[in-house]
Amino acid sequence: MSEGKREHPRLILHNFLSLEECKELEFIHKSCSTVGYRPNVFSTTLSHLIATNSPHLLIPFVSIRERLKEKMEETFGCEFELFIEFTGLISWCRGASIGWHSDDNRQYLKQRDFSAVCYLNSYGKDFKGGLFRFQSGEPATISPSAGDAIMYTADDRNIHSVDEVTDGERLTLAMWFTRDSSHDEDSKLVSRLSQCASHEFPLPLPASANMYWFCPHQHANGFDICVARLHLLGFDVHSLQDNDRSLDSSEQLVRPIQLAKGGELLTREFTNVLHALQVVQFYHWKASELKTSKVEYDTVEEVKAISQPQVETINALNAVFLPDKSLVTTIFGYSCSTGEEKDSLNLTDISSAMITSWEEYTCKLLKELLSSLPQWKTYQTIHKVESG
Ligand SMILES: O=C(O)CCC(=O)C(=O)O
Ligand SMILES: [Fe+2]
Repeated sequence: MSEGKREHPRLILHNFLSLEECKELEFIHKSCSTVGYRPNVFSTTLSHLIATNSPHLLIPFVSIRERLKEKMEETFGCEFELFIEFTGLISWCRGASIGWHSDDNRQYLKQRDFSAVCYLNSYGKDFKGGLFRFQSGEPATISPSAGDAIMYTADDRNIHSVDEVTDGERLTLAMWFTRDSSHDEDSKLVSRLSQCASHEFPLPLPASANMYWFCPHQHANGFDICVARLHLLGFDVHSLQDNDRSLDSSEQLVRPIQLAKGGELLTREFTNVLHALQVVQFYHWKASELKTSKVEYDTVEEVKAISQPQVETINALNAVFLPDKSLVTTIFGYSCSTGEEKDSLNLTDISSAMITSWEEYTCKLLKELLSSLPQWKTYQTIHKVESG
């Protein structure tokens, strides 16, 4: 290593992830995230995916984690020494930032030896602000670009910051690595998976409502991030329990719901809001592919005009879960693309063919999870298991 590299051990990798990998992780984050640990930050951890009955969504992380760990060990000369301490998808929305710090700067973070951040979307194209800066050494500034990754030591040789995001949603995969086996994330995840992974089709199960409730500092109104993400793609939620007055409004989202858009209602019922969100985000991810493959839609039975009482139910739900729609656009929206996203998906597209495609994707991941789990248990690590 040259003198400069020894003082500030770090590595920048361009196109470490493929754009398809970035899109898949974005789909997972936009369907599963919760409010995060800092203002205007949202996160999806692997243990949260397990806890909300979506353990199959760990599969897209497996080879990425493995590649990052190998690259980290090779770069910093610590082959076979590292354990992954934490893996999470983090999004930084308008107003989010972090000042100068090293990643091991708290007593409870001392086990962290190395950090990796993979950028899943791009500065300028998807968000503004959010540049990453190292306090000293080269490169000094990193402009996030989808697929790029940075690796650095978690100590004070790599003090860094993130500029405030001023528009859009900046998305990353953040990972920390440790030499201390007692902080190994894999063994904890494997033991949770052993308790919960089943052969049943995994329908998402929402966590407690407060984990989805975003309330900006000093702001009276907040919103539910699942309803908000549906709203950003132009969908409203219709509850099927509006006659049951005994229900607390927060319970409406964990029971069957329908989706509405532009004066029409999809008759299909989703088990809960997370189920609807996962299907809609899947479609958003796959929209171009599915449209070009010209699936024949059987929409006659599936979409009906909205009735007045249904409009009232939708408005009542919005009053509780999205009292300030402009706040949603402020936090999650990107002014350079406003409107486009909303118009890109039709209600009729969320039809049988599309839902079948989401179910096939889910089943494929579940199958891979179930066939990998015995080996994961044996070795207490999450790694790629060749099938067949
Ligand atoms: O997102 C980034 O670029 C870095 C985030 C960071 O510094 C942190 O979470 O500690
Ligand atoms: Fe950091």
